[in-house]
Amino acid sequence: MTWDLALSVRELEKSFGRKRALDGVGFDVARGEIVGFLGPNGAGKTTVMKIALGLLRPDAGKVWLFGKEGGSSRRDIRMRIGYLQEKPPIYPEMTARAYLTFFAQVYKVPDPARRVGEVLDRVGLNHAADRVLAGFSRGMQQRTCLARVILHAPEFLILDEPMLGLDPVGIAEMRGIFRQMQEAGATLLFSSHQLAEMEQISDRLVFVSDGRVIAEGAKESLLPSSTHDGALMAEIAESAEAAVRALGDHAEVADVTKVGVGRLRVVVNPAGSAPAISDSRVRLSRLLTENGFTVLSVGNAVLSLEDLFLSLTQTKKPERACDDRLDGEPKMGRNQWSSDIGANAAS
Ligand SMILES: Nc1ncnc2c1ncn2[C@@H]1O[C@H](COP(=O)(O)OP(=O)(O)OP(=O)(O)O)[C@@H](O)[C@H]1O
Repeated sequence: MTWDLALSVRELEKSFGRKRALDGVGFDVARGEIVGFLGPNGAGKTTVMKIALGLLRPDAGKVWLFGKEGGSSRRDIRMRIGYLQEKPPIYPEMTARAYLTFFAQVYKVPDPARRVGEVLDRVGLNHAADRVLAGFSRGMQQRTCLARVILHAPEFLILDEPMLGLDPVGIAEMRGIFRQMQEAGATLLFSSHQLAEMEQISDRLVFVSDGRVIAEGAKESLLPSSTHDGALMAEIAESAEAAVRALGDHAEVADVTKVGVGRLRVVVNPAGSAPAISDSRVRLSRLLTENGFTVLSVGNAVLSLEDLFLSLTQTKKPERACDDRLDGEPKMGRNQWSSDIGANAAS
């Protein structure tokens, strides 16, 4: 393993009783990159993170941290990592400054008052430093937890669902903080169900499902534009399976696949020499309507992370939030691809 890698895991296996949580997981995180760790609920993301940090022992497999095998058992290496757990503890009666000062003392951070000021500044909370955490929004609480995680100036941040429960403003703030940290030289591995955000922030993506890595790579290679083949995306009110059946053998359709609930990717055959309608979007809309479907939108296909996620996990859509999400936002990202007939391709 090289020193250019912050983390490498190979052939990780872990079972909890009869539940096989990890079944041979392996991937790398290079220094300085932001890696999005993605997968449905129960895929094994938290288990991998805990094993990487030495909080859990794998049944089999190996972990390298900064090129050192078994690095998680070494305090000097652990000190180079910051870990934000999925539901971090918060002490509501404390001010942000008191909370961070407490942890700075626990971690024996030199000059705690100065460092607390620095991390509050880094997460944009200086103005609220002396307010109690109970009065903080969810986003401000999450930023406080992130400030705690970076108190000891770690080089590598492992963040388990840092966007959990954040509204769009909170997510945008978190994204800005991630970028600043990367610019300051940090490496980030983070899990999230906010697919649209993940697509924007991550340099590379690692998909896990059922304890295995099912896809990995730079987002450009995982999310190629599919507009070049003339594919269209259609959203209908009815089931996508029924539309696939109806259009599958149609002479005007070269290819049709389901990419989500009520969502289809369709390649329409080129129009004849004197076509009555040349716009393939209009032709697809007409075809769907003639076959009894209610067309909600038709646009040029640009694969989104959500589409990729759904196709890789065989449309096993992640559950909606049922835990501590305050604003009730779904775990899935927003629909990114559809555009109305006549509009330009979705970006
Ligand atoms: N301590 C445990 N005891 C028993 N089963 C566990 C334990 N920890 C994890 N599991 C199981 O292992 C599997 C992987 O869990 P893990 O928390 O790693 O998934 P995840 O991808 O982080 O999920 P989520 O996105 O919901 O947080 C799940 O089936 C989970 O129920």
